[in-house]
Amino acid sequence: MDPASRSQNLFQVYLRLRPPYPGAPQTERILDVEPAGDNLHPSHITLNPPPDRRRAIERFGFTQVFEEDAGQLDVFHDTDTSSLIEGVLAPQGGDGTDAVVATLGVTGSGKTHTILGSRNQRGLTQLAVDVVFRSISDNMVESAQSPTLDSLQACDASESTLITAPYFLDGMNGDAGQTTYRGSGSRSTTPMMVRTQSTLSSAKTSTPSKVPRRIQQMPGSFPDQRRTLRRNSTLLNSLPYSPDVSDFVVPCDTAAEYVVIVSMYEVHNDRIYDLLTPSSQSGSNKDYRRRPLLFKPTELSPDRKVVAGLRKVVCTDVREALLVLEAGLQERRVAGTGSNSVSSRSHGFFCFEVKKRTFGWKNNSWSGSKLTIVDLAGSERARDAKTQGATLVEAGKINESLMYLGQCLQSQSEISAGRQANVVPYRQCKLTEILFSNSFPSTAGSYSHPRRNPQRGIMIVTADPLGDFNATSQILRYSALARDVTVPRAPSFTGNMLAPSPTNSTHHNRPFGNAGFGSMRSHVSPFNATDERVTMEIAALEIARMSEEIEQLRQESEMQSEARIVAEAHLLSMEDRMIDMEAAVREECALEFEQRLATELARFKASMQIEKERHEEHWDRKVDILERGLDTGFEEDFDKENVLVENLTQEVERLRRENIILKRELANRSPSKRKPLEEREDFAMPGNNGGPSKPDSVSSISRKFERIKISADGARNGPSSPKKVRRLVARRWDDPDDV
Ligand SMILES: Nc1ncnc2c1ncn2[C@@H]1O[C@H](COP(=O)(O)OP(=O)(O)OP(=O)(O)O)[C@@H](O)[C@H]1O
Repeated sequence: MDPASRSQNLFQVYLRLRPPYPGAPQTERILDVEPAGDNLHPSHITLNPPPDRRRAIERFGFTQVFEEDAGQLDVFHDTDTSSLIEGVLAPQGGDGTDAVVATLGVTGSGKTHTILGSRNQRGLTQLAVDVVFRSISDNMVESAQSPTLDSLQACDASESTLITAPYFLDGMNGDAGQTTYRGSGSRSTTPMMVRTQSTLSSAKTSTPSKVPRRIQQMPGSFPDQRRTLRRNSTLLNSLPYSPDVSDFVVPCDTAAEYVVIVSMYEVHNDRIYDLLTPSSQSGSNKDYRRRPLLFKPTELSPDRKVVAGLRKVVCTDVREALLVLEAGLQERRVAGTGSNSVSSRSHGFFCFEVKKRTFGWKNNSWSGSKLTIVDLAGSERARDAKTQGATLVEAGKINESLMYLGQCLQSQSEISAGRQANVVPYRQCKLTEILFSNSFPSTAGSYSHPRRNPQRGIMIVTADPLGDFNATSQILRYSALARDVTVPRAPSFTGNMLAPSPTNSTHHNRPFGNAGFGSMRSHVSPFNATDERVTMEIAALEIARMSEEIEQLRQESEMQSEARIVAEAHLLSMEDRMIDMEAAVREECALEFEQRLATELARFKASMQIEKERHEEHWDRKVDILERGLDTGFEEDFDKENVLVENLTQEVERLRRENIILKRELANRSPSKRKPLEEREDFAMPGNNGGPSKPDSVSSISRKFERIKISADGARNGPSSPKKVRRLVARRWDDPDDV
């Protein structure tokens, strides 16, 4: 690729060919690498269709092609990953430039091997992380604890939770009382964690970069970094440390202090899940669940979308970063398929944010850039992978997202060839949104949100030269930076006329020059040789065009039938899911109903009891009041009666005294004096004998007294009040007839 077109591409696209599987059957190669020519490295391959197919021979161009014998270090150096790291560290000052390294390919073609390595080789991720930490080791921040952590948290634009690596790792081991990670459960171990004896010996000879001198531990409740590393030494020793990059550093900003923040997430079925947040176990189906996250602009990042709400781990040592990486990889979804025993079922994103601020400026906010390494899930054919159920549905989603990615990559090569406006359709799915949204300069530019550089991207396409022709050609078609189609092997009727040279080619819409038609051996007479040659050329072109069309149609129909299989599987799994969900909802409803019923019943009983008690209390109070009322009334009546009796007694006493006085008066009367009362006629009362009866005032008074007594008794028993009785008595005594 020429440097001009290199700089125009959003992603530099490299092709890496994997070596054959040990013991793989000897099959025909489907592609050949063209010799390097003037370039230092080969950059083109030719895809040869199987001999039984009448198909065009395709030629693809990449930034560089890595052949089967290329090692991890070759890929690391030749893809210029170190310059991406330099861009992230920003040695000249400023924020730096984000970088993305991704792999793309058919399942089993070596993507994970390239990105994460294997049991005895490190991948690009470990190499890049090692180089980052080595390069900034002298400028590493003194402490990643508070208040550094607080200042980092304040500058984080993605609404994340920041924790230190010792805290995270101790939590992972169950120390900090957090949810523990599952380790190997339903998911398999990472390639690096499967340990062999050879790895042990190589680990001893090669060690990771030394602990930065500036690290200090905070006293108190913060876990100790050295203790954490000691605890994880077994795991650390089991990691491969080859290839070694200990003599390799890139320049950094010497005026700045640095810290590295690690975050990891996966895109599964077009949803984003944090890999550093332990998943919770759902009660019903014992499945592990995590909350999907949003990819959105935030308050501190209004012009760029970010994955919001991740858990991020602040690391000051490469060993911490590697342990965090291992922990996150344990959470990633992998499954065994017919094509790969440990197949990635999600697109894995491993992010290393390198934060920096000027030395000594403690109040200065952190800035920096991010290195993102992406291990994409592989495209696969349902038939070959022999997947079914949920795995088949996953495969459908993976293929769909890779198809969108292919469209984006195709449009980038169209743009760089000047055939298309600068529009990349990257908003079609989460994968392309995350991969491409930072590829363009940010629109906003203010003091608080300065304009950011577009990211730099590297796409490493992996392919198996002995693998499936259709799947490989599909991936190569949409990922290659350039493509050329040559005329197929001559069909029968022109076969003997056309030259067998494979250089016969037709123009195609991709940027390779027109190779033109090769010479033809003529079997026709010299008179009409030119006409016939032209006819033959047209026929050959037509045949080439038609065979390509047929091939395209065939591929389309294959894709359609695959899509149908996937859709059917999806439907079936959806039906199953719906049944499961319905059962779960029913169960939940019944449980909730029972719980509510029990609560209501308890509440009803309690309120009944309260009501009963209140009722009893009410009656008790009523009885009390009645009793008290009765007691009070009787006493009152009794008092009044006493007063009345006393009054009457006094009255009787007075009358008696009067009577005695009157009698005494009568006894002492002289004849000249008035006659005693009983002798006086005017005082005489009619008697029983017809004569005047003897006046008997005493007996009359006694009678009256009796009457009063009776009336007093009546007053006590009857409704009339004692007052009334008294008044009545007084009135009677006032009556002149009674006196
Ligand atoms: N360049 C290579 N050198 C040695 N071994 C390799 C290479 N590439 C791949 N392999 C081996 O091939 C196997 C499958 O590779 P890998 O898991 O990387 O495939 P993949 O493309 O990631 O597949 P999937 O998309 O299904 O996850 C692994 O055992 C890996 O170690």
